[in-house]
Amino acid sequence: MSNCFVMKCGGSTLAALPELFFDDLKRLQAEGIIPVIVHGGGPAISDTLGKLGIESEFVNGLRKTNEAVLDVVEMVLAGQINKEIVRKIQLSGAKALGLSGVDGHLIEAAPVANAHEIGLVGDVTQVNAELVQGIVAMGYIPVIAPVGIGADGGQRYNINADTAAGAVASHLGVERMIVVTDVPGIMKTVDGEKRVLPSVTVREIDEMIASGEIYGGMIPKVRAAVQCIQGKVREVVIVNGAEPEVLSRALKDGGIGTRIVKE
Ligand SMILES: Nc1ncnc2c1ncn2[C@@H]1O[C@H](COP(=O)(O)OP(=O)(O)O)[C@@H](O)[C@H]1O
Ligand SMILES: CC(=O)N[C@@H](CCC(=O)OP(=O)(O)O)C(=O)O
Repeated sequence: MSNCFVMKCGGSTLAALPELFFDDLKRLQAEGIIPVIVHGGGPAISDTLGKLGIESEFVNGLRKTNEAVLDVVEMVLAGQINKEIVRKIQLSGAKALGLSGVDGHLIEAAPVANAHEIGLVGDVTQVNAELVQGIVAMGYIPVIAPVGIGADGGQRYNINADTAAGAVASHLGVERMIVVTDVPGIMKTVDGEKRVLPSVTVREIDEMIASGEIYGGMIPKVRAAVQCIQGKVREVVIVNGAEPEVLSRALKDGGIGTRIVKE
């Protein structure tokens, strides 16, 4: 899948993505550079859970999930958010096909190690790369909601979208993953001034997590990045979706966002 890259789109940015972002996506597709999109939607899930009076909490950045929470996660991610993204891509003139990890066993998952603590949260065990390749070959941008399914098809799992995107990138063997979020990259305070780091290594990431300079929602992103660059993925770039032509620049010119590289 040398013409593909994986793009993770965070829930914090989805609503704010400008039309220009989708124009950029369409231009890339026209050039034969195809994104495989994995999206989040954490804030929308929390919003709907709140409206329904269902309590939920996060443990180390992962949502504690039972069947009632999972119903809402699947409804919001695979229904509302997935179709919203597909509609926006189609309006820009490009072709998109939305599905969740359940469809065609696209993302198979198993319970996380601390399932006794956080419930029906999954780790990815397998990705149906053939299905993704088929969708791309038909000219569609795959748009994937991170709900996983057990290998026996019986159980659904809630998967953090950064984790799901990293696993999809690894299993597809793409060279790049681009993480689109609401900050211009990984920031660090240098001489009392907050700066975006142009690139970071795995060692620097470990140090920044230990010192608390990387925290909260950035942690699953960098952990997913570190995991997928152990394999075929060459680099992961974290960028702000509100910047103009962010995808083209991240893929072609560089000089934008933070690149996470092997060493
Ligand atoms: N070192 C850092 N540099 C930039 N952002 C950071 C850093 N550490 C933590 N963050 C936080 O991570 C957030 C992005 O994660 P999150 O809100 O989960 O985004 P998304 O919805 O895109 O997954 C930023 O808005 C910021 O608050
Ligand atoms: C297990 C877990 O935490 N799943 C996430 C899935 C959505 C997600 O990751 O969305 P963002 O990318 O917007 O954070 C959740 O329930 O919120």
